[in-house]
Amino acid sequence: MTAKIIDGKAAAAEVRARVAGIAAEFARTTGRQPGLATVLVGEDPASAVYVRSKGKATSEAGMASFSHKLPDTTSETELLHLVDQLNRDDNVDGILVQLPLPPQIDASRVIAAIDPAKDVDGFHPMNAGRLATGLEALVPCTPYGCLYLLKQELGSIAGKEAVVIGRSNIVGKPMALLLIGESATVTVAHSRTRDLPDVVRRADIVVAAVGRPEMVKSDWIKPGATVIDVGINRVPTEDSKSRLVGDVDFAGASERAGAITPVPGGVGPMTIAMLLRNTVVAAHRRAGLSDPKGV
Ligand SMILES: Nc1nc(=O)c2c([nH]1)NC[C@@H]1CN(c3ccc(C(=O)N[C@@H](CCC(=O)O)C(=O)O)cc3)C=[N+]21
Ligand SMILES: [Mg+2]
Repeated sequence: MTAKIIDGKAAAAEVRARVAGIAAEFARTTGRQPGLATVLVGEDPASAVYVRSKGKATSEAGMASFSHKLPDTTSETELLHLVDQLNRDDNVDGILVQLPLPPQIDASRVIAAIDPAKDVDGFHPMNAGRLATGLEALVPCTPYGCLYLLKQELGSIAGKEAVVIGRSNIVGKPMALLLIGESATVTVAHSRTRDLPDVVRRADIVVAAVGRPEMVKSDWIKPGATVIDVGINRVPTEDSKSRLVGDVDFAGASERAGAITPVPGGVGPMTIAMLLRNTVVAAHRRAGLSDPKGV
């Protein structure tokens, strides 16, 4: 079987176009654009690229983009001060503090300081708890983007066997909760899981989020399964350049899967689209409007 390649870039473009329509309507109704503030601490070039593309996508969707760059010597107190300012700023609906942060800053304290109503990453314990208990929440962008692609591909997920590889607070745990919410049968595998290949072989749906290049092998994939690859790993090539690979052996797995996301062009673009989606949703909730339809 040759898998269908799931086009995350195209799906993300559709979401972004709908978000742009919602943002325009919000601006007409309230007299201001939805606003996203990004905070980048330090000079990590990959982080700088991501933050820049988030800012560009924000402006393209007709939203206000406030970007803050702080030196890598910034203290936790200074960063908390900026978060506090952004929490109080009525033109800011969403706050994204780019991770990872330098070692002198405790990321969990910074995340906890963000107003949960503006926590468009969905990382605040309040949003994590709300997602876990089935209350209205802001949902982490990457797993929400994965769920969007799965529903687009499969329609209903109810009753399917889903295996999530990875148990991070950012992807694995919220992904499992979203799949449970869709009535899948969910297994969360991780570094201590026994016989991972056999666990993955049960799966109708595989979500790989471990951060190890091409760890998931083709003979682990049940024929016809849907494979969502969250990994974005930069690996060196022979000509001393580099290329991006996922957590799945794409060449092999795409001979067995029913459908599979590529890297790049799969989950990554959906993460940014869902960040914009969360920002318009946060703007509506903060303005006392009902949630926008269709995103
Ligand atoms: N507070 C916070 N929230 C985040 O959401 C967050 C973060 N910190 N830190 C870093 C990670 C990483 N991340 C990506 C987003 C988009 C792509 C993306 O669009 N990737 C493209 C291109 C990749 C490339 O060419 O480098 C693709 O996969 O096709 C990748 C990675 C968000 N992150
Ligand atoms: Mg792990």
